[in-house]
Order: sequence, then C-alpha cells, then structure tokens
Amino acid sequence: MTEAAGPSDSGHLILMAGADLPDAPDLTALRHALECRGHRVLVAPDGEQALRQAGLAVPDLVLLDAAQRGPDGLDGFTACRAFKDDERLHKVPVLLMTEHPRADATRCLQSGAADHLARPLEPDAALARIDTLLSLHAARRRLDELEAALQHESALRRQIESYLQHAYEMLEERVAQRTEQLAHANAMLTAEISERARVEENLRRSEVRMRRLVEANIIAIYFWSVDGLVVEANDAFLRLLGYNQEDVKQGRVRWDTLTPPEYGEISERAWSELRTSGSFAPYEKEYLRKDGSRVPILVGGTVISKRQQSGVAFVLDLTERKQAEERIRYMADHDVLTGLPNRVLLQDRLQQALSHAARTHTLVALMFIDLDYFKHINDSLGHQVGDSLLRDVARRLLHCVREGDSVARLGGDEFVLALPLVGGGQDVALVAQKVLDALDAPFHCGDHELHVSGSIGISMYPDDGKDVATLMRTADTAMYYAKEKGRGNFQFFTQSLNRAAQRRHQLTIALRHALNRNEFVLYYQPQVDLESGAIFAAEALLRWKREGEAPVGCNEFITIAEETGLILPIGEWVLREACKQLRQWHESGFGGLTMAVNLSPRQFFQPNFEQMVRDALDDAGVPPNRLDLEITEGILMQRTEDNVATLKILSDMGIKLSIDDFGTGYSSLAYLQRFPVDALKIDRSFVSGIGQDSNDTALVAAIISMANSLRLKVLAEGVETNEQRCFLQSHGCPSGQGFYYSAPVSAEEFTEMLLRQSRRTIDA
Ligand SMILES: Nc1nc2c(ncn2[C@@H]2O[C@@H]3COP(=O)(O)O[C@H]4[C@@H](O)[C@H](n5cnc6c(=O)[nH]c(N)nc65)O[C@@H]4COP(=O)(O)O[C@H]3[C@H]2O)c(=O)[nH]1
Repeated sequence: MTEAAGPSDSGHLILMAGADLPDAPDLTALRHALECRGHRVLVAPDGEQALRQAGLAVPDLVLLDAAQRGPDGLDGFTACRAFKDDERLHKVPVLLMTEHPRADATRCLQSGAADHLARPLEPDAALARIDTLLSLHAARRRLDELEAALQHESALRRQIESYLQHAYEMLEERVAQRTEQLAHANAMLTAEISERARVEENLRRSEVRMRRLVEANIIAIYFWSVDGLVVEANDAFLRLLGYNQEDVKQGRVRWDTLTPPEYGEISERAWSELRTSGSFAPYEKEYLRKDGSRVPILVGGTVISKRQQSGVAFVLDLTERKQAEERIRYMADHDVLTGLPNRVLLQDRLQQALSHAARTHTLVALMFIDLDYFKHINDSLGHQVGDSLLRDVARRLLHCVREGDSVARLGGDEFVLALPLVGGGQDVALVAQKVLDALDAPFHCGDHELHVSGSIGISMYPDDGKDVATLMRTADTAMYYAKEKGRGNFQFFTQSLNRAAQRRHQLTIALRHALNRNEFVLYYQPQVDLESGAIFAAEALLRWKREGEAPVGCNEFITIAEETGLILPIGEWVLREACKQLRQWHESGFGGLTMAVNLSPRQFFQPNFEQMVRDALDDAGVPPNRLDLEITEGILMQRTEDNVATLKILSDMGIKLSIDDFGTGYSSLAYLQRFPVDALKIDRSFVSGIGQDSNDTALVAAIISMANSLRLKVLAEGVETNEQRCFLQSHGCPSGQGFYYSAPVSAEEFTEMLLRQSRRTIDA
C-alpha cells in the first residue's frame, strides 16, 4: 500500500516496508499500535518503494524487512544502505526486521541500521525500541536544529562582529576625520583670533598715529557733522581762527560762522560736490576768525562716514602766500629800494597820460634825471650810503611834483618824472629848476653830508615823440646833452640833439663789428726826454678807420665802447697789438723802448685782468718792466681796496703804472701815496695854459714839484711849443709828449723816427 503524506503534527511519520501486512499480523499489530500512539504510518511493499516514498516525505523512522525483496531484487539490507547513502535520508533511523536476528546482526550494523528487531515482532519490545529510536532521532534532529541555530547564530554574530568592526572602523575614521577637521578649525580659529588681534592692534596704532597726526599737524584740521557743526578741531585750526577747545565743545564753531556771507554760493557748490563725490577739491576762500577778521585759506575736505554724514576738512593758511604774491606783484612794477614805480609801471602810466593828452589835445613832459657824482659816492662810501641817498632823492622828487604826476626810478641813479600838462608847457622849466634846487641842497646820509646835482633831459609830447618809447629815448638824449654841458642843468630835446644821438646810435652798431672787420689800428706817440729830445717810450693810441669813412676820434668812440662793454675785447686787442709791436722794435735794436698803453676802468675791474696782462706780455715775449699802464684818477677812486691789490700785483710783476690826465680829477696826494704808482702825466689842458693862464701855469708847477717830492716821475702831455717845453724843463719836469715832438703816427713812421734818432746818436 502507498500513501503520500507529510509527517504527523503530533506524532511521528513512520514508514514500514517489506512485509505483506495482512500476512504479517505482527506488523499489522505494530502498525495499529503505532497509529494508536498518534504516529502516522506509511506502508510500502518493499525497500525500493520505501525509498521512493521517503523521497516525497522524509519519515522519522523506517522499518524494513531485511529479507523482503523488491522488483529489482533489492533486499532490506540494500535498501537500508541506500537510505544511508542518500544525503536527505541518511539521518533517518532504519530499523531492520529479521527472522534471523543473531545471524543478521552484523549485516544489520554494516548496512547502517540503527537497530534490528526479531520477527515475528514482540510488540512491546518493538514499540520500546521504536520509541527509543524515535526519541533518539528527535533528539538528534533537535540537536541538528540547535547546531544549525548555533551555526546561524555564530554566523550572525560574525556578521554582527564584522558589521560592528566595520562600523567601528568607520567611526574611528570619522572620529579621525572630525578630529582633523576640528584641529584644522581650531588652528583656523586661533589664526583668526591672532589675525584679529593683530588687526585690532594695527587699528589701535593707526588710530593713535592718526590722532597724533591730526593734533600735531601744522595744517588746520577739523571734523564736521552733517549740520555743519565743527565737532573736533586741532590746535592749528584753533590758533588760525582764534577759537579754543571750549568753543568747539560748546558747538560755537560752525561752517556758517566760519564763512563770510559772500562765499555762500561757492560753499554750497563745495557742499554739493561733497554729497555727490564724497570729497571736494581744495579751493581758495576766506574764513572768519572768532574776532571777525578774515584769513585767506585753502580748504579741501572729504566725507568720513556716509551714513553719519560726517567728514574732515583741511585748512591751509594762505596769508603768507598772499602777502608774497602781493609783494611779487608790487615788486613787478615798483622799485624795491625807493618804493617808486619802476620802468614797467612808468610806461603804463605814461601810456595812459599820452592817451589822455591825445584826447584832450594837451601836452605831457617827460624828464630824465641822472644824479651827477652818484657813482663816485656809491663806490667810495659804499652801497648803504648810496641806497640811503637814492631814497632821499626819491622823497625830494616826490615833493617837487603835483598829484597826477608820476615819479619813477629806472634803476641806478636814473629817475623819471612824467608830467601831464593841462595848462601848456610853460611850467616845465620851472619844475625842472625846482628839481635841480631840491637836489642841490646837501643830503645827510649817516655821518656823511653829501652834495649831488642832477642832469635833466626833457622831452615833450607830442613834439618830441608820439609814443612812450620815442619820448623816453628823446628825454634820454637830452639828459646826455645836459651831462655834456657840465651837469647841474636841464636841457630840452632838440632835433640837433636827435641827430647827434642818431650818429651815436649808428656808431654803436658799427663798433660792434669793428674788431672782426679789422678796422682798428694803433698809432704811436713818442714820449721824450725833454732835455735830450730822446724817445724813450711810445704811447699806443687807438684809431678806428672805416672803409670810405673819415677816421673816428678816440674820444668819441672810446666812451661808447665803455658804455657797451666793447672796451673789454678792444682793450685786450690794443694791449696784445702794442706788446707785439714793442717786441718788433726791441728785436730791431730799440731794446730800451717802453710801451705806454691806456686802460679804461672797465678793463681794470674785469676779473682776471692781471692774468690777461701777463698772457699778453708772455705771448709777445716782452719784459713787464717795458710796459707802462696808464690809468685815470677815477680808477684809483673806485673800490679802493681792490685797486690796491690789483695795482700791487701789476707793480710786483714789474709793470710801470702812470696816472693819466693828472689834475682833471681829485689830484689827491693822500691817495697817491697809497698806490704803487710810478709816474704822473700832467693833463694837456694845463700844459696848454702854460704862459697863457696863470692858474694853469701855477698848477703845472705845483704838480711837478709835488711829483718830485713824492719821488714820482712826471710827464707833461700835449707839449706843443718850445715855450712849454722850456717851462716844464725849468720846473723839473724831465719828460713830455705832444705835437711839439710828434703827433701820434703809424708804426712804420714811428720806426722811421726811431731809426732817425739812432742815426743822430751815432753821428753825434
Ligand atoms: N691837442 C693836442 N692833443 C694831443 C697832443 N699830443 C697828443 N694829443 C692827443 O692827446 C691824447 C692823448 O691820449 P690820452 O690823454 O691818453 O687820451 C686818450 C685816451 O684816454 C683814450 N684812448 C686812446 N687810445 C686808447 C686805448 O687804446 N685804450 C683806451 N682805454 N683809451 C684810449 O682816448 C683819448 C684820446 O686819444 P686820442 O684821440 O688819440 O688823443 C691823444 C693824442 O692824439 C698835443 O700836443 N695837442
């Protein structure tokens, strides 16, 4: 019988095979007994069937008849073995039933049976065995289950452990990460804290510096609030505007108290600039001091806090700059020494006077005033005395004119009066005389009582010039004429003066080119021993010969050369040319000859003058003691200390020094003694008066006597007659020069004279 069923819920599933049950009452009884005990019993015809059925539902116990064979011939032992070899069934206990328990016992064990029962079955013993096996199987199964559960649990534990391990590792990693992050964050925090501390320290220092900068600044600085209140100010600000800190604290200083009313618009502009751009460019204005006085300032400002609308302003005191500007403006058109208008302002005023005169058909007189002897006073008594004199002159001139007239100083000792003449020109001469009289009275400068006079040149608008430049030129020309006329007088400009001035002007232009064009030549006048008539020296005299023109006399152009400074290159040329000529004469056998050369003051005072003389001598190869430099008394009177030094150098070199035109100047014995002078040359104006003019005759005699007593050589100039020669000789003058002996002649003619003289000597 085959029955497919699962194991019973309450009892066990028992599979019985190998016995034809109806024919085996022991088996049937067992079956019933088992079923009665609640077990389910499945019956299979043989062991083979039993294997198949067990494959469908795994029993808890198999009962196999050992002898029973199936269709395939498999007996119970073999079937039992098959059960034991089946992976699913090998744990099911197999109970072999045998009719030969003793004989089959070993086989039963070998086939893997759990036990064997002897047939026919003893029910109770069988049941007992079966219960034992079932219990054993159940226990084994339970053990397996427990083992499985145990394995599961241990797998689970391992899983958990691995999970925990993993979790732990993750946690550790996380902790490490976090620790690192925290350390980093901590470091950052520390850095930030120290950075903040540094910034705060810097800020504090900057603030301290800023505060000191503001407090100690020489620029006035103040802080303002939006309503124009000065909330803080430095000392410079308070000093500048006369406030104190209390005024600021009490809110007494405001923009509107600082700003004069007329600056309202310009201040408003700056304020709007401040609002739009945050600052305003510095601009000039005035501020009101606390006492109401004004101060020129430069103010610039900037917003500090836009939100609070507050800012700072910088104020620069422009007082000194304004004063300097004012002074510069004043100096631009005033003479600093006298405070009189200078040339610029004079020209401006004169132009206005001319325009007015042109409209009203009136006259304007222009007077050029030159102080006579001023240069001498300035040079001999010093610039302080000279300046003081010029200031006094300016004051006196101002007293000579009326309102509307102008008194100006052009520089040096040149003053100018511009007189608009409403009532005609008849008063001009009166004003000029008034000026002369004013200048005539002595001046008291320091300890000195000074006497000066003036030379005045006058030109009239419109006759002598219709514009400023022409009037100035014509007045200047007239002034020169006044000087020539003997000083202390005034001269009106005339057309003949104009012609002379023009000629002078043309000469000046021509003179500039004369050196380059080789228009100069030297003439030589012999200086002779009055007793023997022997020539011992030649005086070099300059001549200007222009092609197609008459030779120009020295007196005319030497003055121009001095005025223009051309005398310096011309003078050097003369000295070098004269030295070269002397060298030629020396080489021609007139070795005792001396050369006299005239010096102008300008030459004498030029820097390195001595060196120039030394070079001229060296270059020509002439011994210094054969050079006689003729200087005027005027030179000696100027810059006395320098002169002594220069003359001493020249004298030490061996050069002879003569005072030319002696008698026309100061003729002071006192100064003569101070200078290393060798000789005096009596001016020809006195020599010409010998026998004609008792004064001149007496003067010549006195000069000779004086020179002799000072052990100075003396030479008479302009000896024209034998009478003069005799007088001079009889009064102790050993030498002379003049037409009586020879006029100045060319170098060739002079050579002829020397030759004639030496022939005479040889004949004698
Ligand atoms: N009536 C008259 N005159 C006589 C007689 N003997 C000579 N003379 C003139 O008197 C002047 C003498 O020269 P000075 O007194 O030095 O006066 C010179 C001198 O001061 C100056 N001078 C001439 N040459 C030079 C020069 O090379 N350099 C400088 N710095 N001045 C010079 O020009 C002045 C005039 O020179 P010159 O026209 O050459 O005039 C010369 C000469 O021609 C005479 O018997 N009767």
